[in-house]
Amino acid sequence: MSGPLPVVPVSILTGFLGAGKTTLLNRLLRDPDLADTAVIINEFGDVSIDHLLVEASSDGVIELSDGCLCCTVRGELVDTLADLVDRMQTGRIKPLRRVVIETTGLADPAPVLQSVLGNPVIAQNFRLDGVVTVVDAVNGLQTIANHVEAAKQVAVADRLVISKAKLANGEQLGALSEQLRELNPRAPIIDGDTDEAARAELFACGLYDPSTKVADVGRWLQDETSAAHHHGDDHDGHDHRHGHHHHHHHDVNRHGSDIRSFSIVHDRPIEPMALEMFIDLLRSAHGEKLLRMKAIVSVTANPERPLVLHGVQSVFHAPERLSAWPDPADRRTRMVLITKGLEEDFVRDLFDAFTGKPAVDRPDAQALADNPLAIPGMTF
Ligand SMILES: Nc1nc2c(ncn2[C@@H]2O[C@H](COP(=O)(O)OP(=O)(O)OP(=O)(O)O)[C@@H](O)[C@H]2O)c(=O)[nH]1
Repeated sequence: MSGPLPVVPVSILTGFLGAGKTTLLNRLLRDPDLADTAVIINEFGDVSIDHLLVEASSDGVIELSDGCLCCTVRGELVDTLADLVDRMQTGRIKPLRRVVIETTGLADPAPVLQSVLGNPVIAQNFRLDGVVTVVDAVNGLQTIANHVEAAKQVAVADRLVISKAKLANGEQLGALSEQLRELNPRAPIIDGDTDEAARAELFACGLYDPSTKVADVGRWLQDETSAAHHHGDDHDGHDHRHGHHHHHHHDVNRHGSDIRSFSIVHDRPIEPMALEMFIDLLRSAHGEKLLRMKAIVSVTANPERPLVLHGVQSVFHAPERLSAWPDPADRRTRMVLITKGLEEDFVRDLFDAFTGKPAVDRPDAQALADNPLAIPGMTF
């Protein structure tokens, strides 16, 4: 009997129909660092051909039958992942170093992310490592304007890869980059023709790596910090507002969406109960509007060891406690939220209400301590 299997990172590769996902994947799979990667490809339509196009070894490719990954074959995705665990446990396949799920171009990525994060058995064996979204340089702008799924795919990405850049002119590329920045101020934008887009590191964008923990958090915090630099702090000594939503105001209809990306920064450690209440309310009442949330949180119970929270809509990964702060000089709580139809000010006021900023309707400490709504598994 061997011990428990290592937790396998899962990458989501998404992008609209024909954006160039399979092409990118084929290049990536030539990197020896992506050996022992299982690729799960879902199909839309009766005839499955994508698995023929992916040049991985045939037993590494798991193809879902027809239907959209995010709806009709959602159960099947979970089954497929469970089957991989079974095959690893029984030694029928080598331990996997990574799983890549290529979604159908029409998929709303949030339910796909949910099925990885939200299933307790799956969450024991896999961790979401990040979302890579491919955007077509020529059609991308139009696609984002016309299809909300495409806008969401961009908004939740950890890395954005622009494909077919050689087919586009400078003006098209400039307009597309601007649009991508509006929807997602943080994710690095990578030219798909460069080596950077063809190496395994493209996928390594996770919130944390259970073995090293600190390093990966440092990476996404760095993304966050660089985005925040463009925006003013309010220097009130407690919170710093790095709102990005003003970007959306000048031409909301251009992408026809109300997707917001913003961050909350807080200087003092937070009471665990207050944090729990905040997250609980946000996810239970507004879960479907919360496309994604990542947070590193200083809690009063043990401020030396921050918590990492990671959520997609109403589903939150079990909180992870890091062994130390990625940057000991900066121990502020930082939350990055991507919302659709949920205003930054609303979320911020809610956060303030639970973290002790003076407000008329703030719940008192006793009410927080007697929280009848405590979520199983969400204790900090
Ligand atoms: N010139 C050029 N063509 C590309 C590039 N990336 C993809 N293509 C072409 O675009 C078409 C679609 O590419 P795929 O990789 O199949 O796109 P996909 O996103 O997997 O498509 P679906 O699975 O149908 O959603 C193919 O004809 C590719 O050869 C690129 O960077 N440059």
